[in-house]
Amino acid sequence: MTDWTDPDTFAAALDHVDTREKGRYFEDFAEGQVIEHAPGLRLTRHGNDAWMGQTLNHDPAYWRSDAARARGFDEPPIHPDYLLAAVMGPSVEDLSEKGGYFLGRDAVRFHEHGVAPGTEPRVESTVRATGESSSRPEYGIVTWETHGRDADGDTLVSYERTNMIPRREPAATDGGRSESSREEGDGSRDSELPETFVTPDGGAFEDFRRALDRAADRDAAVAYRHERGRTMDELTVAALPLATLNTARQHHNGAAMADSPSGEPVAYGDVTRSTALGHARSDERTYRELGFDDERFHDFVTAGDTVFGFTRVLDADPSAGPPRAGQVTFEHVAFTADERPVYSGRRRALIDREDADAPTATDGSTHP
Ligand SMILES: CC(C)(COP(=O)(O)OP(=O)(O)OC[C@H]1O[C@@H](n2cnc3c(N)ncnc32)[C@H](O)[C@@H]1OP(=O)(O)O)[C@@H](O)C(=O)NCCC(=O)NCCSC(=O)C[C@H](O)C(=O)O
Repeated sequence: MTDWTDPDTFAAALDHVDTREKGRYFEDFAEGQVIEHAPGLRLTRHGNDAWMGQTLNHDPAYWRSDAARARGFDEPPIHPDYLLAAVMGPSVEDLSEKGGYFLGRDAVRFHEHGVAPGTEPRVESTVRATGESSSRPEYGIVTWETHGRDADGDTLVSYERTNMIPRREPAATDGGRSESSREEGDGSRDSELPETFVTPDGGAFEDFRRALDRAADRDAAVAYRHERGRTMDELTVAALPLATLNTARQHHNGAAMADSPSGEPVAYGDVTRSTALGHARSDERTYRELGFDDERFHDFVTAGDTVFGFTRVLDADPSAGPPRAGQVTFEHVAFTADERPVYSGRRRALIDREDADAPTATDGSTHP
């Protein structure tokens, strides 16, 4: 009788059998195609707190009732970064599990500002664009528009995401940047930078407005780095994406990644991003997140890399927002200890004014 677990016999069996594949190749996507993803997560406080804790988004409004009420919420809601990751996670099996990097995201919009624990989002994506990659023939580039909706069908969050996706032919590899492109640079690192860098005195709306005023009409920018760093570990690389049902092999399958340019699992883009945003938010008085545009993932992050945050303040609009807050537009960059930018994105957020200290839900906010 055949002993199937004899190592030689088993190796021969592996050579001969088909693999029950997961995920889709580039050729499987067509513009306009609508994909309803399998029911995803129930948003829980536990999942929310784990994501927030590990990414240093230590904002008590999302876990303490007194802090939540002071921010105009009835109860601590789900944090926007966790909501976004929990909506993207269930889409991965259908869209990007095959591998290929998460290149960027645009038009991230939070349609609800107080999403309650217990919400069970339904996630649907529409293929918006498919294209060849001229530099990497083994991949195509696909853009999807994704909506996470509540039980009434109301959109909680929506965005457009772009990934490199392996083509069925030639055989897929993981992609990755060439060594030569990593080493580029002519030594004139600061030639195009402004002469002066202004740092806000604090984290209130007026601090950002005054800093922009100080930088106006001269060769200056409001730009600064945040001190905190977070070294990526098993928990952030594999556990957080898996906890949002993100099945992308890049984050947890060391055997598949051994053959890739990184040679090992890479951090999920949303963990890297959320970590840098956590650093930035610790230096501001965030009231509400409104949206993100032009998000790009420039290079991969692996376990042992430390993620830092850098912020540029682009605009501070006192007229957009409720009486207690003004709208600030930031550009955030996540970077590693060896000063590699790994993420960048433009963010609009409502930032509390200096006197917004004891607000209630009836503060006149148009942003619930
Ligand atoms: C992916 C990279 C290795 C590619 O680097 P490089 O070879 O230097 O090329 P480019 O960065 O110029 O981009 C290649 C082509 O892709 C197009 N592109 C790039 N960004 C976008 C975008 N936002 N929208 C549309 N098209 C885009 C370029 O124009 C190029 O096109 P072409 O010239 O025709 O070939 C490198 O970028 C890299 O390492 N990035 C980091 C990726 C990463 O680490 N992402 C996060 C981790 S993976 C992840 O989170 C997966 C996630 O779970 C999921 O499931 O999605």
